Amino acid sequence: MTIRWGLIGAGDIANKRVAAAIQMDPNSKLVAVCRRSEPQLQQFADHFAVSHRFTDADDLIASPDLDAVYVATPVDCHLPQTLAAARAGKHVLVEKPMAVDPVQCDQMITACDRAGVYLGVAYYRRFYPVVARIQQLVRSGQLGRILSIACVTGNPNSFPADDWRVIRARGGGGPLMDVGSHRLDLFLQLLGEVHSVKAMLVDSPDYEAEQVATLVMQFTAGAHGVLQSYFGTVDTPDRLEMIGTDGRITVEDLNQGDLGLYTAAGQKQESHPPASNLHAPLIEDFSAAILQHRTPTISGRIGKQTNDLIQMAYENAIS
Ligand SMILES: NC(=O)C1=CN([C@@H]2O[C@H](COP(=O)(O)OP(=O)(O)OC[C@H]3O[C@@H](n4cnc5c(N)ncnc54)[C@H](OP(=O)(O)O)[C@@H]3O)[C@@H](O)[C@H]2O)C=CC1
Ligand SMILES: O=C1CO[C@H](CO)[C@@H](O)[C@@H]1O
Repeated sequence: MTIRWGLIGAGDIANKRVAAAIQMDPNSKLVAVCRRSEPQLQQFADHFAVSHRFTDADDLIASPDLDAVYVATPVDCHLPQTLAAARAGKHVLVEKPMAVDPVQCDQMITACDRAGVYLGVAYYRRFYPVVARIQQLVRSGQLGRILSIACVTGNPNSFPADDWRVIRARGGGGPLMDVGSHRLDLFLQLLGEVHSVKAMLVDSPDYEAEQVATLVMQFTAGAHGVLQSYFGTVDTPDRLEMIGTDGRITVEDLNQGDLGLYTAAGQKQESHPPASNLHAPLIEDFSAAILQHRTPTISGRIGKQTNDLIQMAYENAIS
């Protein structure tokens, strides 16, 4: 059986990776797409040779010949589109961050559970080989007791004030929600639960959301985490550093996968590049999960944990 996908949202990420990732997977077929702008819909559908075209998400969702829906719209659309898809009996894979707040995440999880459909969230970095290698180094004890993890990340764009990414009600926040969420998901994957978090925000002179968010947190297991995320600078670092009592890891660019390992035995450079289409392992896993009747690896419950952490950070933020 092939999983027949409908894609809601045909913007940046759908064009860059999602449509191609669905088309690359032998268990998946992209049969429908939706966006409200008719000319851009036709252009996208022609480019990816998608047969069913919709300008209204409810019409795509009602389509009988779909098994799963990929939600690649602005964050405030994730809740209503997930609820509608669940009601129609379609499995849902939703872009990150899962929703604008944890209450919405709970609504999505409950709706999908009740409808008996799977819910997944696009934290595809969980499939990076370099992340698996870090996890193995942590678990094997080679780094000793983990003391800290740190990430610095950004998006160079200076968004206009009416862009959904910088309107809190639409994006859920600023860079913390947008680029920060990916890295917090990684923190949770690698070091488990966080019990306290403090945040400092730098307000933007141009838009409602913060321009910089700096978080300091403590994991239940004892380590500290530091995340810095921002919008509107000249480059986009994607650096990770982890320090243990017996070793240290540095990944200069997570999307490249080059890892530096520093232990008493000396220094070592390793290369663990990701798939050429970063979304491909995510789609493969979700379609396989449906076919195997198992929960997808990055479930709605996993996706919500990052929203919980971000909510905690925003609630006690100083700016
Ligand atoms: N995983 C990753 O690495 C990345 C994830 N993302 C996430 O993907 C999602 C989309 O981001 P991105 O592609 O950059 O956003 P864009 O703004 O580029 O695209 C959004 C798309 O959604 C469509 N859309 C908006 N509202 C609706 C609606 N009500 N019904 C149907 N379609 C709608 C827009 O088309 P129209 O206006 O014509 O309807 C457009 O095609 C976000 O959650 C974002 O955080 C984004 C980039 C990278
Ligand atoms: O990682 C990412 C790359 O940049 C995009 C635009 O800011 C983000 O949405 C995405 O999460």
